[in-house]
Amino acid sequence: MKSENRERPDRGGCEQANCPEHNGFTLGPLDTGPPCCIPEPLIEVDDLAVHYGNARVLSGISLTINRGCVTALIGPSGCGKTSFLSSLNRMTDMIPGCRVEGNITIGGLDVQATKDVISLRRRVGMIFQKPNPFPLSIRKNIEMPLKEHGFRQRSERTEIIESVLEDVGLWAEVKDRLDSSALSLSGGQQQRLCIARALALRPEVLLMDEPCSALDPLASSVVEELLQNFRGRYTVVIVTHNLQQARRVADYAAFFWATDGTGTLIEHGTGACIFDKPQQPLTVAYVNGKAG
Ligand SMILES: Nc1ncnc2c1ncn2[C@@H]1O[C@H](COP(=O)(O)OP(=O)(O)OP(=O)(O)O)[C@@H](O)[C@H]1O
Repeated sequence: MKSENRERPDRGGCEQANCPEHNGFTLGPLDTGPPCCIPEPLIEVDDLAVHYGNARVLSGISLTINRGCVTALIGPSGCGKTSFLSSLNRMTDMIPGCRVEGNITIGGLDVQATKDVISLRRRVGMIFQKPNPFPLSIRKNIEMPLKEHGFRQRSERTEIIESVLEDVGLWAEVKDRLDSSALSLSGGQQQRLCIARALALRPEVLLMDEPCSALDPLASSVVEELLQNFRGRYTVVIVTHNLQQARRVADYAAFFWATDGTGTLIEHGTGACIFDKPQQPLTVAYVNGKAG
């Protein structure tokens, strides 16, 4: 699969802008090198704008996000990364006064037009900065959404609970205490439980809003490891302020910047291009810690 992928380069910013080193298109985190996911568009964002009341906080965002890859959204505080992320599964609907313009399609589904937001959010799960388990048992944290989504057979639910806890590396740690409160877990374990809860509904896309920022370095590295394992199975869009983390995990990166309160997309491309060979002076300054 690897050499095939190299023949199907992404058409994002960097490749088009003569990044000769990457014309061979090495996908994958910088430090591990090998290609790891198929550059095939899943999410298409066209001319997106987000307003809160009269304030336009994002404008003219057009971006393609590839299936099965990790895309990191980077940029200084307030440039609209979370607003962008939230518009992908219509979490913006829940914010009074928020208005989204432009087009977003996910696997052909018109996100703005769909009336079935519950299915959309099942397909596009979200993980927040602060772990937010329900104040219920570890088991019920996963079982409850399954029941809500019509998984009637207990045996099936039990199987899914075990498999997603395995997927996030929690099974061995919690299998003997599934009926204990989720709040008795450490912060890192709680975050992995939240990821397992999202995975239980078999999403295609995982939106992660600074999922490691409330975790200690060890717990963060466990979540990062999960991201490596998700590659090819889920399409991950992650907001992170940690540029080292973005370098490690990102197949693609998109750099946002706000001018006069309105965020725009300055540049996007493979992680390798954005971090090693950025084309735009602002990106160069930001990734080198000289701006933002
Ligand atoms: N609910 C809201 N109501 C009004 N303004 C908001 C709301 N949420 C965000 N904003 C504003 O929108 C702009 C973009 O915010 P957003 O959280 O999307 O940026 P960000 O890049 O994710 O920031 P950070 O990195 O600090 O989380 C900011 O000016 C912010 O103050």
